[in-house]
Amino acid sequence: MDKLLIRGGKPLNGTVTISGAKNAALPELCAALLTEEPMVLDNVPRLQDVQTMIKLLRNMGAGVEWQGDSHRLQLNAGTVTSPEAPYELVKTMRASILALGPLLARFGEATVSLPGGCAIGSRPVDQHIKGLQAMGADIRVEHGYIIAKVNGRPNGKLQGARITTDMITVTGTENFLMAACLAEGETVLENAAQEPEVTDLAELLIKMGAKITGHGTSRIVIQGVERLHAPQEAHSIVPDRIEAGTFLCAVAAAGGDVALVGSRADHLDALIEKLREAGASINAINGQLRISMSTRPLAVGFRTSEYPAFPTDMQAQLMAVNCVASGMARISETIFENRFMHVNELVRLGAHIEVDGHMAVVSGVERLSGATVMATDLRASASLVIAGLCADGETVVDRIYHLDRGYEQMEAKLRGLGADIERISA
Ligand SMILES: CC(=O)N[C@H]1[C@@H](OP(=O)(O)OP(=O)(O)OC[C@H]2O[C@@H](n3ccc(=O)[nH]c3=O)[C@H](O)[C@@H]2O)O[C@H](CO)[C@@H](O)[C@@H]1O
Ligand SMILES: C=C(OP(=O)(O)O)C(=O)O
Repeated sequence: MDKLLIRGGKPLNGTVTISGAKNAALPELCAALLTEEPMVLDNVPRLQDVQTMIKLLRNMGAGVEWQGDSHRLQLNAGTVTSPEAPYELVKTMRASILALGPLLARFGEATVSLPGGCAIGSRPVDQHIKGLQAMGADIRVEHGYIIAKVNGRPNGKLQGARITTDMITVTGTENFLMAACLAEGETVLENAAQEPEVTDLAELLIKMGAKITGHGTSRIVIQGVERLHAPQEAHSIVPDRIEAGTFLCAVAAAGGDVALVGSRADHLDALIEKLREAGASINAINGQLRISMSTRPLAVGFRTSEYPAFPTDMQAQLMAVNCVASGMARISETIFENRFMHVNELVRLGAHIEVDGHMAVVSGVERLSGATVMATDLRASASLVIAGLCADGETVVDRIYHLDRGYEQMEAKLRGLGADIERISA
């Protein structure tokens, strides 16, 4: 298992290029299942979850090829023969549930393994199942698999429905959006997720001939069409706001002056406001986001919630900033019930944090001290890297396969900014 070795204490300076968003790439690869025509996605991040999704699509019979070393991916789902997602391929990646909606819509049937449990919470998929049932699918869960079929409907087509989920669900909204494009009649999604990745997916689907309005709001309306086609030009995946946010937090904690190329400031409002409160100077000019931090950060409390509020996927990283801040911060996690797994590891680096249920209280210290720590999930790993960048001495972050799941070349990008960080391959 690979590890990262970080010698902390160096500020970050220079320019870093932000990759395409993992959480947009994953549904958009699945959207290719909705058409028989070959299509191209651009700005696809080369990270582990994307490779897993490619394996899954190939296992169904789809053709998926990178164009050389670029970030362009050619997809051809015209050759799909088996609408199935087996456990061996989905166990490391919850987003495999995103194959369910498009497979059902195009083939009238799908067998998708229940995604594996995850460190950050139990993460049930009951809402996905309930919504697709409302669209006319017969669904049973047997031997760990979701077995879905459209019975007794003309041409095996789903039917439009009005779906109001119990809570806002990002991948749930994406599954319904993709399924509804090829359903008969109108689907209305109430309580829909408004995350930029959902909007980007909707924009891709519209380029493929889908009739969608209201994306980016809590009410999305989809008129089903007979078939979808490839977009006329390659669709470029929206920049990863969570990767950008992770670099912003790294600079806020370690100090320095960094320009982020290819990031979208308008997708980061909640985080930028918090980092300004913490003392960072942040400006957006000509598609670049520039952060400069010359003092110790001030502690900033926050509460995670659905977009446009503060993202749960940035909670661990801003907690790491608070670990070295002056003052005390209260952090409330409202999306996942077990997303403080990084706390014990940050404490091993000398942080002062107390957890009570979904609330963590961080009392900042002047300096963290390097140690060996273990990554427990994707964003927890990122928070440990940030902490390591501003800790005294050497920090070793073990089990970074979690980090590789969702970040493209993180250590190389940080090294380019002057960090002393290297990968130790097992
Ligand atoms: C691939 C992807 O895009 N992942 C993101 C997506 O995950 P994901 O789409 O899995 O997260 P959801 O938005 O669905 O989860 C929100 C909450 O609803 C609950 N829930 C969800 C569905 C369901 O059927 N039943 C249920 O109880 C979840 O357990 C959680 O407590 O949104 C999360 C919340 O912004 C992010 O942290 C993830 O990075
Ligand atoms: C939790 C995350 O991803 P996933 O939903 O793929 O587990 C994340 O990106 O932080």
